[in-house]
Amino acid sequence: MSKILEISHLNYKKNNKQILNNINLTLDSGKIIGLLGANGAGKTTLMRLISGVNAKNSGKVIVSGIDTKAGIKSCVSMTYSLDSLKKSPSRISAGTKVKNIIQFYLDIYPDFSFEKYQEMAKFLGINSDDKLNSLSTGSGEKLMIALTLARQVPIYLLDEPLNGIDIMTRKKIIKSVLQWKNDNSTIIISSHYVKEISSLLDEVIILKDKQIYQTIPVEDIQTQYHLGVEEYYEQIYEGGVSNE
Ligand SMILES: Nc1ncnc2c1ncn2[C@@H]1O[C@H](COP(=O)(O)OP(=O)(O)OP(=O)(O)O)[C@@H](O)[C@H]1O
Repeated sequence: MSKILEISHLNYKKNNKQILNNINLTLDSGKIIGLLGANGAGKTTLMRLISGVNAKNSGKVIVSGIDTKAGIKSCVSMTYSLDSLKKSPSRISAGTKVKNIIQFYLDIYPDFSFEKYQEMAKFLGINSDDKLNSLSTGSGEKLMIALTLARQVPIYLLDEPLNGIDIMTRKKIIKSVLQWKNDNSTIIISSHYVKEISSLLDEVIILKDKQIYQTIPVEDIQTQYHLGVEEYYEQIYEGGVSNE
């Protein structure tokens, strides 16, 4: 199994505040990994550092053997919030439709598969004639998931893809992640719906106190601790399980 991600001694500060401290992480390709942590633990920040959107203060990030910013951008597909797209006035006007955003992705990402997007859009019920400004939170989230997963890259970063989404739609999104994952691609998914995503996961990364507290296979959580992912995670935050 090849290494998809190698992070060493990664540090990140914002406005003189240490957000992440000495992150070290190595991941094999082909897995679905849950990135768990309380509000403000640094999940979004870590994803933005991996994708190259945020510039690190020090340390190394190597994705699929590549460590240049441009190279990393071409092998990482990360979900952006629909709001961040809407705040981009050069791209979005009152009349901008879903199909215009699809075209935008086709224009900027040579790896974007229109076929794959169409399959997912059909499954998730996304209408390409809908106006972006009229999409509900859930429809916007479904669109962002389909756009993100339609790129053909080695690693996908799904940041809170279930936030503000009803239960039926959450189930559909989880199903679509499983259905459209290539065997050799890697998905890192952050979510506070730990129980719901746990069926997807091969491995869990727990962020706590600005650091990676632990990286553990789900199988080990079950066999060593006889717990589900959610119970294990809660116990760590409550101080009941040691990572020694
Ligand atoms: N632009 C910023 N300026 C200063 N601090 C920031 C900025 N963005 C994030 N932070 C801080 O960085 C820390 C990590 O934030 P981040 O959004 O990465 O956490 P998270 O784990 O994704 O949280 P959540 O689960 O609430 O989405 C928080 O303490 C947050 O206040």
